[in-house]
Amino acid sequence: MTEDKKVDRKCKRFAARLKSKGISCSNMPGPNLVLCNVGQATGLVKDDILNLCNYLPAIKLRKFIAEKGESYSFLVFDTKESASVFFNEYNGKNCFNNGTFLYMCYVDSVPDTEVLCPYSNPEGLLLVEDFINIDEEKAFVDLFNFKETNSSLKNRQVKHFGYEFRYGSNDVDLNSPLPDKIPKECDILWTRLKSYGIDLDPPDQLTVNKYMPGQGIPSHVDKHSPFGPTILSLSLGSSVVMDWKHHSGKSLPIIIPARSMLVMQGEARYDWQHGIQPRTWDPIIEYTLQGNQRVKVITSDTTNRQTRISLTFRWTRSGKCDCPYKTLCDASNSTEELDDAVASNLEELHVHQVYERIAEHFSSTRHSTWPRVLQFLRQVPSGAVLLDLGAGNGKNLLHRTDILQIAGERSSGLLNECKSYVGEVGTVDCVRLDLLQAGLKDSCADFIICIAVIHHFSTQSRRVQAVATIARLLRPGGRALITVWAKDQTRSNYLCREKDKEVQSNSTVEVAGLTLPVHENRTQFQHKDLLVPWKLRGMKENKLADKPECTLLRYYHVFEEGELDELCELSSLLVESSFYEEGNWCVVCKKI
Ligand SMILES: O=C(O)CCC(=O)C(=O)O
Ligand SMILES: [Fe+2]
Ligand SMILES: [Zn+2]
Repeated sequence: MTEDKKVDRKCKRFAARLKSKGISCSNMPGPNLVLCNVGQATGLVKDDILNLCNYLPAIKLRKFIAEKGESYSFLVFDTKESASVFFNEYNGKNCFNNGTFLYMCYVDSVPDTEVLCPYSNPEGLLLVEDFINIDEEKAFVDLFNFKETNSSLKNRQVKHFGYEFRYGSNDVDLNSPLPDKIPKECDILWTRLKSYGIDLDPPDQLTVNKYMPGQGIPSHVDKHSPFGPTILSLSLGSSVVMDWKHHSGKSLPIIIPARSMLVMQGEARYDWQHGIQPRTWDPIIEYTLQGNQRVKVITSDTTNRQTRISLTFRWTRSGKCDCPYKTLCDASNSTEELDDAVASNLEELHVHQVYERIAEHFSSTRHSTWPRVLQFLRQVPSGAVLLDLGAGNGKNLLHRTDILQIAGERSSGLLNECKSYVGEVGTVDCVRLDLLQAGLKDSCADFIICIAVIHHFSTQSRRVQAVATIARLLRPGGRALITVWAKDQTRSNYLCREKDKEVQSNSTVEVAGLTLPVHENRTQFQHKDLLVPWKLRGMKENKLADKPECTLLRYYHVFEEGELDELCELSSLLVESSFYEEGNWCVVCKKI
């Protein structure tokens, strides 16, 4: 077989494979080519392709399209003559230094990768281009281009001045200012901003971000309560596309050039999220008219990023944010003001109904008794009455016949799980029971455990009532062990191993007229009242199904240190010991 025929056959095989991806190759020469075996997924370097074109000066390439994750790419030439010059020169040839033979076909059409989006910027966003000149940029780069930092995130390097930005809680500790204040070289910035009508006192906190090409920052809003109404970002070294997202669904990419100053106030500061995608390139964005509206065109052409350093200046503050933008505001999603009927409805939807649905799956994941619970249970003397309030599947019930155990559980699904387990245990009564309406007699128990329950009540008054029930059911002198989830997870294994894992998103759900944040599993809690996803898996022959069926959201109020102790004291329970174990606050208390 001749060489040409071999190449031809190879191309036909590629064409058949591409057809299954909806790409139809053509025998008729036209201006478009598909490169069958080079694409983003093959580690393609766009410049290598452009170089091939540059060797053929008579041809003109309009567009190069490499879709994410694909092993092919497209070339769009100005004419079919240009395309055929390229085709005849390179098809089936060893074109790259790494020995790759390039195979290509003509195609009728290429994917439409151009995306239109509105021209306007978020309200309150001001981008001042050329805010500093090249000499000033160089001076700032020299000042801040650190080699080593104390904190290095996965995505970029950071350094702080004035106050350290704490990545778990996304705030600062006002009680521990840093010895390094914002360098005085920055003072020209506030003076200059005045000439743009922005009159500010000097900020007191600076985060320097250094991004290598390929690095970025997850989409976020700078937390409201710890910082004031203006955030500044000065860009050095490289332009970048910053993506802006509004909770209404609006999404805007904005080119942030080097030497520009970004001023975020109003909606842009409080109601939009911003982020930078971790990639080595950015799309080139052009402008066009659609009707009489100016719109942005995100083209499939790209530019390569360079190292970028940004200076984010903030003004620290204390107290709860009082902005009028509620969706992303950390101060607005507290359930504290809810009236009781609404709180009860929230718990019905996001606690009770969820446990009913996940009972079997939940139970299959809960087996071991925590060490401190075991320690408490072991000291229960013979003949005692022990109440387990919120017993779940009964995993904390002891294999003891010398005490009377009563397992109380609100969820009938879990109570069934508990009943089938209890058969193995000994003398246990299982009762359906709601902590706010417990029908049991006063002072009926010598000992009570209430493990991971109280955090499901959504207002302080309901939590007080729940703990008051524990106090009522205990006989004088009786003891209880109560545990709840702690807001601080930094001392537990719950967090992702990666230190300072950044929060990826700020998703929220409207419930009971409130905007509740949805927690991202294995990250530090950002809020006190939140929804925690449970990925529900079905069961097949006593084994978990491979794929989650759906995600359900459980409501939690996570506790600060001392908060549980306070609840106990409100119910005249004497706190004998109080400790932190595996992400939980725990107390042992005694009824007086
Ligand atoms: O790099 C930037 O310009 C943005 C940095 C940022 O958003 C932040 O530090 O909060
Ligand atoms: Fe930010
Ligand atoms: Zn706010």
